[in-house]
Amino acid sequence: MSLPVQLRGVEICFTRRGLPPLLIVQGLDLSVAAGVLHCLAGRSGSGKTSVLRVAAGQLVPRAGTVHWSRRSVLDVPDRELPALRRRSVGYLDQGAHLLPGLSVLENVLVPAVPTRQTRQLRPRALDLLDRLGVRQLATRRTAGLSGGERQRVALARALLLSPAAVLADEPTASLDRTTADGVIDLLRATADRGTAVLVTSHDPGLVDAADERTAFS
Ligand SMILES: Nc1ncnc2c1ncn2[C@@H]1O[C@H](COP(=O)(O)OP(=O)(O)OP(=O)(O)O)[C@@H](O)[C@H]1O
Repeated sequence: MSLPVQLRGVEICFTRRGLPPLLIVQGLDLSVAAGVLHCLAGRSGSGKTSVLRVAAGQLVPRAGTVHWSRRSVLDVPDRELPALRRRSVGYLDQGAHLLPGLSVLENVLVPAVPTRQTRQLRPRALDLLDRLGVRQLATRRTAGLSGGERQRVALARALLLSPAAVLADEPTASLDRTTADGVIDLLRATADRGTAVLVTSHDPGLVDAADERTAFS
């Protein structure tokens, strides 16, 4: 079985000045196979985002291992990590950060810049924007976009290169029910085509659509 994301024995602990260390998870094993939509659920502050950041190679755990397919992420030299990340995982963070000087379409195409594939991937970028209901914003600058629009543009960017795994932090958080259901359909279809999809969510619609769930308390 292909395992695009695999965490073993992960421990996350934040040290805080003047306060005791904050232990978030200990001994966490989590695997997301190709073709599976897996949801991290649980109350606010329980550690879902922190686990997703570890899975995305954004946060180094205090203990444990993280693999993308067979590569041990924590052993990859810093200079190789951006290219490996680009190929292996598409990541949507909670802030849905976009580059302010670029249009919506240019933002979606950013992951294609290092390999000079922007022209080739333009139709896919437009198709993703279309499927997420924001195709009409393609030429707009990102400054005036709503939170929900930014989130969908950032999701299109995460999906652009068809990575083996897509990791998305609360991908339906700022959306009305109908728009959220469109995002869930796209994530479901992405998993059904063989991608490993790992999301955090409080949204019952997304929790229900998942094949597997890990609950945090
Ligand atoms: N860099 C950090 N330094 C210190 N504490 C942190 C850091 N990042 C997160 N925390 C704390 O760790 C705990 C878990 O945070 P996390 O964002 O992972 O939770 P969550 O389940 O995703 O919450 P939410 O559903 O509200 O997004 C919280 O108490 C948070 O304040």
